[in-house]
Parts: sequence; C-alpha cells; structure tokens
Amino acid sequence: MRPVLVTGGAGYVGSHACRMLAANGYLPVTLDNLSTGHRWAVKWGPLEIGDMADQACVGALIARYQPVAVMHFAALSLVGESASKPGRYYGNNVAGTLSLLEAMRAGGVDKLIFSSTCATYGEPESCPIAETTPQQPINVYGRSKLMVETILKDFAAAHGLRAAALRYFNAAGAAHEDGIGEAHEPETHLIPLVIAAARGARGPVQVFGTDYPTADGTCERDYVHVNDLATAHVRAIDFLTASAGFHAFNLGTGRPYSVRQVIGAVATQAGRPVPQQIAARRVGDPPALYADPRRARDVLGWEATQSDLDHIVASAWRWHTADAIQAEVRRAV
Ligand SMILES: NC(=O)c1ccc[n+]([C@@H]2O[C@H](COP(=O)([O-])OP(=O)(O)OC[C@H]3O[C@@H](n4cnc5c(N)ncnc54)[C@H](O)[C@@H]3O)[C@@H](O)[C@H]2O)c1
Ligand SMILES: O=c1ccn([C@@H]2O[C@H](COP(=O)(O)OP(=O)(O)O[C@H]3O[C@H](CO)[C@H](O)[C@H](O)[C@H]3O)[C@@H](O)[C@H]2O)c(=O)[nH]1
Repeated sequence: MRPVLVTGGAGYVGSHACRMLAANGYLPVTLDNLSTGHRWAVKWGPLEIGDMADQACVGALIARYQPVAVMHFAALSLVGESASKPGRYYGNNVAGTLSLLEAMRAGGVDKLIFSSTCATYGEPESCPIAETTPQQPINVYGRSKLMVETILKDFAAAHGLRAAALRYFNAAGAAHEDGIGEAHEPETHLIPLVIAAARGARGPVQVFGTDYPTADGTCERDYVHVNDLATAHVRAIDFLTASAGFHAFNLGTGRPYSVRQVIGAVATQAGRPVPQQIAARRVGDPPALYADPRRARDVLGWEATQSDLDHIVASAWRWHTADAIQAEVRRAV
C-alpha cells in the first residue's frame, strides 16, 4: 500500500479521506494534534499524534513512511473565532502550513493536496463561482486559506512543489456505515444543527435571516457529500503525478439549496417537523454561494455523485441517530 501523510486525518473531512484512500490501495498515515479531531475517527491506518508545525516530527514521519503525497486537512476553521483570535488562526493555518512545506521539501515529498474553501471568494458579485472568480475573503479564516494558496503557488514556482488547492463548498453527510461522521465541537454547521433540533437534542434551529434576495428568503449554499470530497482528493493524487505546478479546483455540485429546503429535507427524513426560530442575519453570510464545478469535472474527472440533498441528509441522520455508533464514539473518547 502506498503511504499518504494525512494532516488532520482525525477530523471530519480528513477521516473520510482516509477511508477513501484505504479503499484505493493507499495507507493513510494520520498526523493530528487532536485539537478538534478524534481518536475514534482514525480507523484505516496509524495515528501519529503531533503538530504539523513540528518539523522534526514531520521529518521523522516522512523518513519512516516515505509518503507519495501529503493531504493537508489540519486547520482551525471557526469563522467567528478567527475574528477574535487572528494570531491563533494565522499561526496554525499559515505558519503551521509553511513549516509543513519546509519539512516536505527537506524530506523530498513534492505533492500536496490542500483543503481550501469557498470562503476564499468572500462575497462574489455573482454565482456560480468559477476558479477565476476574484478571491476576496471577508474573514480571517478565509484570508488564512488564501495566504496558504499564495504560498503554494510560490513553492510550486521556486521548488517544484505540485499542489492542488481543493476549494470545498459546504461539506456535509457521513460514512455512517463505517462509523464516521461530522463531530465538531462546537458545531456551527447547518445540517447537524437542524438534525439536533429535530431529535430534541438541542433547542430550535435558528434560521439566520429570511429576507435575503433568494427564492424563499433564506440563504442558499452548495452542499457536497464528504464522500464526494474524499474521492476528489484521491483523484488529485493521480492528477498531480502527471501535472506539475499549482492548481485550484472548486468542489461543489453547482446546485444550491436554501436553509428552508435543508430544514424540509430533515423534517422528511425525521418524519416530524423541525422546531425552528427566525433569527437575525449572521454577519458575513452572503445570500447565495454555489460552485461552477466544471473544471474539476473536465480536469480531474470528478463529479459529485452522492450529493443529492436527500442522500446527504439521510446519511447524516443515520450517523447522528444510530445508537450503536454514538455509543461506540462515546466509549472511544
Ligand atoms: N467542513 C467544511 O464544511 C469545510 C469547508 C471548507 C473547507 N474546510 C477545510 O477542510 C479541512 C477539514 O475540515 P473539518 O471540517 O474536517 O475540520 P476538523 O476540525 O474536523 O478537522 C481538522 C483536523 O485538523 C487537526 N489539526 C488542527 N491543527 C492541527 C495542527 N497544527 N497539527 C496537527 N493537526 C491539527 C484537528 O485536530 C482536526 O482533527 C480544514 O482545513 C477546513 O478549513 C472544511
Ligand atoms: O444555525 C444555523 C447555522 C447556519 N445557518 C445558515 O445555514 C447556511 C450554512 O451555514 P454553515 O455555517 O453550515 O456553512 P457556511 O456556508 O457558513 O460555511 C461554509 O463557509 C465557511 C466560511 O464562510 C466555512 O468554510 C465553513 O466550513 C463552510 O461550511 C448559512 O446560510 C447560514 O446562515 C442557519 O440559518 N442557522
């Protein structure tokens, strides 16, 4: 099995990528400091506990496993917190990545697949968003990701790094059948919060704004199944093997759903209405964000195939409601 070093492999998207790597003949070696990730989510290869900024640690892992590529998920990603703690976000997401890149260079690993985000586009003037849409992030988190993209371009030009920045839209869903799913703490993402409200595990879900210029007045987003994201990462390894330089790809479906449509899909899945409360707009939420995913299709040969909203919600629902899974998760904490 070909080893791949996976920073943040104990987190939500990273753990699903590890599952997909293993299914495609790779050995995912997780490097994670467990700041927001979980031991129980690392199932398909070794867990090395450490920080991506620790060059000696990364260097030793590279020497030991000889990875063919690095998949880089490790980051802090709470938009609100990024505004109040910019030093922490730039330190971890930007300086931490720079340190990782230097360790890769010293160890002779030349391929990196980076978790970027639609947040690097900020509030674009129009949708769908193509890779050529100007990147003007409106928060510290988005700026930290854009800074990393810039560093990757410069390392590609100067040092021959091969890098793919995968700009995810809204990651959602779960590989519930294999006991992994979304487990952020605190949780800020819409779908798990709607599911929690439907189950009575929390109070009503807040609908952040009903007066947006959209079909039903609530915000529209491009939800993409985490298994589809994982597949794109595996495709990116093959792509980088054949292609030098820096490349960016939007990972989305191109089909937006509103907050109300998400709540409706969860209500259908749950078989009961979802308690909800109309709330003020959340600062920094654009009315609609959705991808033009054609570049990923044409160049990577990737398309979302599991990202139908009902399928996303069904898989997330099973993950959050399966007693056996949740008991296993609690035991393993
Ligand atoms: N979830 C989304 O909707 C979404 C959307 C766009 C982009 N992203 C990006 O995708 C990546 C994964 O997101 P996620 O939702 O899985 O987050 P997550 O918090 O579940 O996973 C991040 C993982 O990185 C680890 N980590 C953080 N800093 C580290 C460090 N310095 N050294 C080692 N490990 C470290 C954490 O412990 C955690 O396991 C992030 O880079 C995020 O910015 C996520
Ligand atoms: O309790 C909630 C939570 C969210 N929303 C709405 O639901 C939509 C989706 O919100 P999320 O927080 O789930 O996702 P975002 O679109 O804000 O977040 C995405 O963009 C962020 C940067 O802006 C990060 O990259 C994040 O990881 C990624 O999922 C937004 O319109 C938001 O206003 C609510 O109405 N109520």
